[in-house]
Amino acid sequence: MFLVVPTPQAVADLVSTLVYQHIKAKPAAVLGLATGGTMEPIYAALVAKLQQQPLPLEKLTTFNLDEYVGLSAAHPQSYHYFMQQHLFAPLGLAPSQVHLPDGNCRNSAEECQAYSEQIAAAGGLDLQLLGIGSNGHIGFNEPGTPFDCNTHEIELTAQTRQDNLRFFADAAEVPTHAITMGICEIMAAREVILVATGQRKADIIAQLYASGVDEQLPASVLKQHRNLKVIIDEDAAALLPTHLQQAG
Ligand SMILES: O=P(O)(O)OC[C@H]1O[C@](O)(CO)[C@@H](O)[C@@H]1O
Repeated sequence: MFLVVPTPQAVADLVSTLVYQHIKAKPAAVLGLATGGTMEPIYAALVAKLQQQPLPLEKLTTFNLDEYVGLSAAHPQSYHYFMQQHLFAPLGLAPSQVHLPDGNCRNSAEECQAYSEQIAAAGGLDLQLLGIGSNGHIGFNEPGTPFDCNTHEIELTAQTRQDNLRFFADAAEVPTHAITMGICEIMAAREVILVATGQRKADIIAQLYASGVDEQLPASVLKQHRNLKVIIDEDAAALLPTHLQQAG
């Protein structure tokens, strides 16, 4: 389950190759996408590959995991903005192909329901990319989130707001809530790749390795997934049992 490679760049090369091959094999794939610092080199590598060896992308559909409540798509820290900047614009994906929850919606319950229905109408997710929060969240499913939920609004933990403070000018600007795909939709993906890089993730990766399936560690639910890869660099692997710490 744990695949250790030497550096964040090696993670980016491997994960982008897997995504590239997936699109090549299935041009009408439905991709579940993540944001966050971990994904930036992965998207850069994927864009570079697709520029060197183009594939038809017109039939591709994407659904992102989450969006902050209260940020418009034009806000530089919104996940809409992140995706546009790092992937959608460089690949020339049309707005009709890409989906993120609307963090600025008037009625969050209706937005969540509609997002779930859109994922279902697309036939579910073929491949879901995931990062992991330092508290074990996937998407924004924070510790304690029931495993049996679809897209929903959630209050962010103090830990997550602290972790993401680095992207905002000050603490007051960090949103308190987000809309996130639920664990059910993530687990229904036909393939899942969870990625972690850097020392900052070593502790949660060690906890994930040792943990049983536990709602207090949301990523642990993935241990029940039939097609999961956890791809990490040596820094993120540093607190795993010694025989797993180095790239194979
Ligand atoms: O890659 P980062 O910035 O460490 O973030 C970890 C995870 O937490 C989030 O910020 C919240 O979903 C994700 O975007 C990311 O997968």
